[in-house]
Amino acid sequence: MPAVPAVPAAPDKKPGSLIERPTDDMPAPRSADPAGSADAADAADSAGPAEPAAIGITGLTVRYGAVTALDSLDLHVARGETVALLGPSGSGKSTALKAVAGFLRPTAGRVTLAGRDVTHEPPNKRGIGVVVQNYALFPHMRVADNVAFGLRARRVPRAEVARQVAEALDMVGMAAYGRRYPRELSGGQQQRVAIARALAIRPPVLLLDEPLSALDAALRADLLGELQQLRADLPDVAIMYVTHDQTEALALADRIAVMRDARLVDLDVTGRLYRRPPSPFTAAFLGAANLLPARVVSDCAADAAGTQARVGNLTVAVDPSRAFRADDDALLVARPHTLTVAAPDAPGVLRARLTGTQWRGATYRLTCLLDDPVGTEVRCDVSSLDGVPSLGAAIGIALPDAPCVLVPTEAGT
Ligand SMILES: Nc1ncnc2c1ncn2[C@@H]1O[C@H](COP(=O)(O)OP(=O)(O)OP(=O)(O)O)[C@@H](O)[C@H]1O
Repeated sequence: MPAVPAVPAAPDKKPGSLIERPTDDMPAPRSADPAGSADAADAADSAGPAEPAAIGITGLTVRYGAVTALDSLDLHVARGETVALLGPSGSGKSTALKAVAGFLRPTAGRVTLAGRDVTHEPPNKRGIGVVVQNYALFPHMRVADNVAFGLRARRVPRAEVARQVAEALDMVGMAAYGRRYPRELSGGQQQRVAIARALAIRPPVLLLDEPLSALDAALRADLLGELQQLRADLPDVAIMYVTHDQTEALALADRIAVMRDARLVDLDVTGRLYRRPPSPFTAAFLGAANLLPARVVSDCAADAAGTQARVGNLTVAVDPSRAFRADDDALLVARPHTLTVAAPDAPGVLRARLTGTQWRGATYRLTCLLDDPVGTEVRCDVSSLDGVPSLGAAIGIALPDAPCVLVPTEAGT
């Protein structure tokens, strides 16, 4: 049985625009480049006094008996901003999205949309567009009727419905498919229709829950590109995008909220979170970084230049993500593609032993064990096997020129 799509109340429409603006008092913060600036983060962190957040989540908690599915989530999404909720299975991402959509009632906390408290409103009063992973189209309705569903429910005049349906289908490249039934479409096409249906009601807020996960890899990549285009076409829409796939989060999100065990663990602008992860969990989850055991040489402040740590057989310059004391245990964040291979006796390299190689097409993944007391595993991606010794042989691993980020150990977070 397909889920019932969100049917909006009748908000003020802005003629000629696909999207309603909650308020025009202040331009929405939006970074042109998610990989980019801290400025965007600072702008996005506060929606500003003149404009309440498009999505406001405060202390949101959802419990099922003894299971806490979501624990005190605080998150604000500005108009025009995309925030990805990223985390492993069971971390509470979908629960957060369902609570914002109104599909479940939180145990505690508040949800506001453009400042309006909707915590106790049913889904069809919230005016939100929702897309879930398995399309959830009505099988007995043609594509155009599926897309028109929310508009008809809000009694939009017939001619206007036709125009808005055509516009929404056009946005997702499905203008020619209005008379088909969902069963006559591929999975990717069905998901495009589901997106058109969510957009047809011109929502100021769009919630996407793993919208690409039911598609095969090639289609996923295509549709990801189309979502990026759609994002650009909808500059005023606030988007919450639930995914466990870091590629989607990196490609689409202005900011990423990393979830773990029902809690928000880290939240920052996409580029900064990737480059300077504050915790070992985020470093490993976002970019599959190696976490090399390190010991801080002397007291240092966060970001302090000149900080050093001992790693394996080396003492290296590091970029501390927070203040550390001398002799603190910490972890050095080293992404596999930033490491290079050298002779084991070359100066300034980590000594290790090669234990595996795996051809991945564009790169080879080398697995090595560091010459340290615990034999830490290090993954290293190289473009060729030139200079790589045979399995079991000693190998040198060179760190990147720029200091690697130093994060606390799990125990220290
Ligand atoms: N109806 C329910 N009854 C009991 N527990 C639930 C219910 N729905 C979710 N949970 C539990 O709440 C936790 C969070 O679930 P949620 O679906 O939000 O995770 P998720 O991060 O979206 O995972 P996935 O990526 O697998 O969808 C999980 O431990 C899950 O088992």
